[in-house]
Amino acid sequence: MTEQPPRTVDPARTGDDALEAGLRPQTLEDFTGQKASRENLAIFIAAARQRGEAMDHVLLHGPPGLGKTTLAQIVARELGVGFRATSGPVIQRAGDLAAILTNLQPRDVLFIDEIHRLQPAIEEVLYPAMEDFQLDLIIGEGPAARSVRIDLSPFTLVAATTRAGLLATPLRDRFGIPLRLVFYTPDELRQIVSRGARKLQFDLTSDGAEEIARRSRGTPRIAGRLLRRVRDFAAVSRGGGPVDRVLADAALSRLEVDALGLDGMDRRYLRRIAEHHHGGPVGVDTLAAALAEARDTLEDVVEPYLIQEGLVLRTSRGRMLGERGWRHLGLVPPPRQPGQGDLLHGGDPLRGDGPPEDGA
Ligand SMILES: Nc1ncnc2c1ncn2[C@@H]1O[C@H](COP(=O)(O)OP(=O)(O)OP(=O)(O)O)[C@@H](O)[C@H]1O
Ligand SMILES: [Mg+2]
Repeated sequence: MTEQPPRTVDPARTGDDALEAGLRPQTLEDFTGQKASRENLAIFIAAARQRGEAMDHVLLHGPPGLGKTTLAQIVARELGVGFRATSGPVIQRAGDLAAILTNLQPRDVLFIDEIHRLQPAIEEVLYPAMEDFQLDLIIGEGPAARSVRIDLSPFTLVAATTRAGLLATPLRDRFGIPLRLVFYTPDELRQIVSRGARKLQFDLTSDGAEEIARRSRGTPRIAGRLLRRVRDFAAVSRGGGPVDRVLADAALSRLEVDALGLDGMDRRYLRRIAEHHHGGPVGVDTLAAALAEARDTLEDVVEPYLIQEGLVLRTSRGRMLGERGWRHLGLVPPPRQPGQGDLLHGGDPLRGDGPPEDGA
């Protein structure tokens, strides 16, 4: 696989996003958007505090950069408890998880990122821990092996995943509070961008903020990144004064982020379907190979926004270019073939649980 250059509109975390910590909202009140999730959390947090008990386990799912890690931290802060973070691929042995669990204080939040990458054997350890706050460990080997049961402090597991569809049902069922994060509206992103600009002490007009918001792929992480790029551009391209829409547009066009927030990678993806597959359907594996990208990256990072915007359709036989996709490329969609209508009932793009594909 060839090395791809870093993408400005990559919703996944990249190197310079270390700077994003400063823009992270710290309280539920400060957290813009995700109204349904926010309101639910506020109720469950208040109830847990009132009872003085550990809150029920929370599963946060949705595409990268929408605020899963941010919300997990906010939950701990609002509960007034400790926060311990780890991730699925980091936990290699049952003993690693046991060490983390036995060190939790009563009511603490344990955050497990990328929970879909937890090994099945470790998942088994998690089940009794989540359900009964108990740990069943096997000590020793062979005939001398014995099982010991350890009581844990009641805790709240907050888990995050970009792929809820990959979770085993028994694991998914153990979360009392499943929350699905959705792409942000342009108006929510405008508020996030304006707030970020104020924090960075960067003079941005409201139409400048709107321009950045519109091109952020519904994703706060990208909004923060574009905001920093526009600020850099403004710093070198002119002396003072507020940054408005014209300047923001110039900066973003220079970065090859187009009017919909799509970059070169997105456009290559769309063009591939149009030019090599007459608009599809084409299997995701074929696309991944042609674009020299991992299939997971296409499914987790590139496609969700294109699907949500109707640029791409996810069908039972593969990906198809949507009407908006054709128009965005400046091409005319071919007339619909008879019988094609039944292709257009893709799965829910945010859950990754659409109909199976042949992958051809
Ligand atoms: N509601 C929000 N308001 C303002 N900024 C936000 C909001 N949600 C997320 N952000 C910003 O976006 C950045 C990315 O958020 P976060 O790291 O929580 O995403 P994530 O869903 O955990 O992503 P990943 O799946 O890659 O782990 C944060 O640093 C924060 O600055
Ligand atoms: Mg995260």
